[in-house]
Amino acid sequence: MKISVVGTGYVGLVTGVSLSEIGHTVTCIDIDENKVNKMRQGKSPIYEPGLDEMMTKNIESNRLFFTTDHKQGFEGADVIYIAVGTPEKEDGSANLAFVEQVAKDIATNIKKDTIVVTKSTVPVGTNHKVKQIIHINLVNDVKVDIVSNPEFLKEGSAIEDSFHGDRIVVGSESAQAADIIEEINKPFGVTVYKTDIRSAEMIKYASNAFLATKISFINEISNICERVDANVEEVAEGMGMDKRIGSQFLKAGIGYGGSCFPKDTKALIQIAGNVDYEFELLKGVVNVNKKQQALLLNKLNERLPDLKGKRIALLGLAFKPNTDDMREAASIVVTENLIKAGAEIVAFDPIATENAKTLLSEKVNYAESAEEAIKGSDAALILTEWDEIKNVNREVFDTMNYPLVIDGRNCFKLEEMRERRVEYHSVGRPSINNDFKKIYA
Ligand SMILES: NC(=O)c1ccc[n+]([C@@H]2O[C@H](COP(=O)([O-])OP(=O)(O)OC[C@H]3O[C@@H](n4cnc5c(N)ncnc54)[C@H](O)[C@@H]3O)[C@@H](O)[C@H]2O)c1
Ligand SMILES: O=c1ccn([C@@H]2O[C@H](COP(=O)(O)OP(=O)(O)O[C@H]3O[C@H](CO)[C@@H](O)[C@H](O)[C@H]3O)[C@@H](O)[C@H]2O)c(=O)[nH]1
Repeated sequence: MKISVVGTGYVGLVTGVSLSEIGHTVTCIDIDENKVNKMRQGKSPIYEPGLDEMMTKNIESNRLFFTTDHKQGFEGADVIYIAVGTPEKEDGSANLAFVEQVAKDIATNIKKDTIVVTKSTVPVGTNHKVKQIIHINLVNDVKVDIVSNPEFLKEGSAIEDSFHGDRIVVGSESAQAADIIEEINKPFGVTVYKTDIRSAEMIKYASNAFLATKISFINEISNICERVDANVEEVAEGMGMDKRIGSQFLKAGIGYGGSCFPKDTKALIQIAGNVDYEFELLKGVVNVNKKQQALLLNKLNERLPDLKGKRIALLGLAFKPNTDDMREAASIVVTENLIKAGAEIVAFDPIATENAKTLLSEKVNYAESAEEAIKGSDAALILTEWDEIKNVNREVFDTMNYPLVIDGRNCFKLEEMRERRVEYHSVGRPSINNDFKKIYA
């Protein structure tokens, strides 16, 4: 099949590269010239394990092309995937301007019957709007079928998820178009679930909202665990053994971030609000997450009420490990507050530093390693569970000005930290080395 993919972000590029890997001829289109130039040279503009290698291989096999020109990119395409961003607007609803622009570009450029597939996460009813926009602006006499095909990949394991996902959702009014999309995806060997367009659109939001709910739920449980001296990790493990609950997405921490959960939960609240339905549960999930992001700051504040001139090591800046994505990362809120309180920040992230520099205050200093950031600090805050942070040389805690470690991702075993000369606070687990705390006070 000849396929075009519009938008080469985390979703578009991974989709394009994966479809070329299973034998399709794919042209990826992006309006960002810098990105396109990079990709033509086989360099991915985003960090995603395994992506560069797969990209280079398929460029060399003449199955993968990049362009900034929509007309050229749509030439001869049987199927066009829309994978542009749908960021949050000020009121929490999804901004559909990029999707609508692509719909217009499709209408004015296609010269043959085409299936238009929406991969972007879009509110219920958007695919019908896309269909309308295309029909109003269509220049040539061609047939266009619309398919909703939401994406479920996770950043940091996007390639793995594309080839081993749990399901591929295909929503369409045309059984023939749905069959073609199923056929295109067959080599992935992933179960295809066919439904109507509106249900497909809703499956995406409902899935993200449910996962976000699991996270806020375990975070609330973790807050109670701290107050009753229970250990949230053992609680989550015991809960997860019940197959009806499942063990995934029960990791307590400093809340969810990233480009999807924060915006998609708010968008679903808006989608419900538009039909006069108050999604109370999801509003609670969002509020709990906001509170949870302040957890580290509260714990730090309890121990060091005056942060003026204090050197704080920030370990991990990306919203999760194995990505360079900083969108809605807890590090943004934490940094702003620390700077406001007069602290001196030395941050470390193995991959996201370049992106962080464009987002965080100029006052933030960056270290080349976790050890370098920790050395000489008055406290270390762990925000992302990168391997480089989990495997930090433990001896470095001895070089801190005061060995206060506040771990927002439960990176270290309590037994191990009990043996160290360190005051250690984590999430939903008992704090340790309080004797040491007395000595310092
Ligand atoms: N990031 C994820 O993990 C993920 C996973 C599942 C679904 N989604 C959804 O997929 C969509 C894309 O997300 P993303 O994170 O890949 O976005 P992104 O912001 O990383 O990338 C979007 C890309 O689209 C390009 N673009 C914008 N307008 C264009 C146009 N008219 N023509 C060509 N290119 C254009 C931008 O330059 C950018 O490179 C969103 O709706 C998101 O909610 C994201
Ligand atoms: O048990 C957990 C699991 C995750 N998180 C946090 O939740 C956020 C999101 O993590 P994750 O879901 O792994 O990453 P995303 O790349 O944002 O992927 C989510 O959002 C995508 C965009 O819609 C969907 O496609 C994916 O299915 C969905 O998992 C991160 O801040 C994690 O630290 C937790 O705090 N505890």
